[in-house]
Amino acid sequence: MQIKIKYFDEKLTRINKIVQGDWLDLRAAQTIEMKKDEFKLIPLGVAMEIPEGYEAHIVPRSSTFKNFGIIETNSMGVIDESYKGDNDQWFFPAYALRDTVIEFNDRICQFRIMEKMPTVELIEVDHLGNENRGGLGSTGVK
Ligand SMILES: O=c1ccn([C@H]2C[C@H](O)[C@@H](COP(=O)(O)OP(=O)(O)OP(=O)(O)O)O2)c(=O)[nH]1
Repeated sequence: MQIKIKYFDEKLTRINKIVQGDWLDLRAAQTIEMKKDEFKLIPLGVAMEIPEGYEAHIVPRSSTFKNFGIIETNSMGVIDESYKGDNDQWFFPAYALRDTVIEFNDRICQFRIMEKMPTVELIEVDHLGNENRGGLGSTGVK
């Protein structure tokens, strides 16, 4: 499968190591300084044409909080198939839990493509007709 990618900065390191099944790392396309409790959209310096029927999911790298003290405010970014224009640059919405600096080209997150879910029809009913499973934590901890 091929994905068209446009880079917004010629100095940004290209994504070249593609191993089947591995998520692909993305880099900050600007040096970003953040104060504790600040929110910023970090540009990732790329736009892509995701293949038809797919979307992309972005999550932080596991080491991102340890390295930079930031979390992804939407927990997981969803890149819609339609987000494929020349100016549709991907971004990482970041919240800083301490003063921090993310340098240009730092690898801060990773993505993969996923098949879009099928078209669903929601059918309203009064009863689902199934046993209740029990709520949050009802299966205990052991
Ligand atoms: O972490 C993210 C999340 C989204 N996007 C881009 C791709 C996505 O297709 C677009 C819109 O995202 P979403 O639909 O989640 O945002 P919204 O808040 O619902 O806004 P919109 O009105 O644009 O749909 O923004 C990113 O670059 N990074």
